Amino acid sequence: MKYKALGFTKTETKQPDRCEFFMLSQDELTGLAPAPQYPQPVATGLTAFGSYLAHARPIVELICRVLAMNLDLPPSTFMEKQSPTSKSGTLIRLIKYPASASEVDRRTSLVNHTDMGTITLLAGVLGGLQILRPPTESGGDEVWEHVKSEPNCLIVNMGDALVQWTGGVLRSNVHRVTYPPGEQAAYDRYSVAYLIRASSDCKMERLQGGRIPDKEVDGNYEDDDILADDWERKKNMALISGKDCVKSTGGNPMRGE
Ligand SMILES: O=C(O)CCC(=O)C(=O)O
Ligand SMILES: [Fe+2]
Repeated sequence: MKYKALGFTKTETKQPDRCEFFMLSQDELTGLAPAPQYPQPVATGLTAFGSYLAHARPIVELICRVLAMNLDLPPSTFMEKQSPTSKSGTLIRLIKYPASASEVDRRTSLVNHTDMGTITLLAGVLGGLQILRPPTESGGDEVWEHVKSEPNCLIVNMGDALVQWTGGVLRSNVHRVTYPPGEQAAYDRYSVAYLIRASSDCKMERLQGGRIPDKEVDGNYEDDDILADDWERKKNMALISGKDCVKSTGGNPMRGE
């Protein structure tokens, strides 16, 4: 388990972020890794997190099966790469964004990023999450657009691992969190993000078959020889060092399109 204090990372204006979070490792929650000493608020909710995982996994599985089937791949293709019984960096992030009561607090709370893993499930009540719409084909600008929370609904993000495995057919969208719109800005914002990562020893090589474009055709062999753990480390380092800037990747045509 890890904790990120308020203001530890920077936003696009180099100001401190406006969120704090606990990161609960799935491996630690399920016993694949030794359980840490949880702080009291987390310790008292441990059974709820077990139950959350039990409810969330079938949702992730359904999404992954549908994605694979639409790519003419065996339905279990993505699930085999992120089995909950193998070690991974999968985590539940419990996030608190303080209320944006004053004008100076009305700014980015969590900097723009793409999620690194496969699928993310987001649960929350207040607004503030925004996605960056890609430029239109006619040359229109990129625009930040609010994503509205709906009762009984989760928000689903696709992450960079799905882009990598599908040779850029699936897309990981750039998103950020800003202050909630209207009167909601006066309230603390809480969200729960379930960030699924590939199994640590899973190959990040592009898949073959189905509607996945052939590597030989586009000549892109990037990261073919890397395992998930090292791939995530490499991406993190590139971001921290400023070598890589956040961009939405994917959205390429499927094979035969
Ligand atoms: O709090 C949210 O709505 C988004 C959180 C998020 O993007 C993340 O944890 O990666
Ligand atoms: Fe995210």
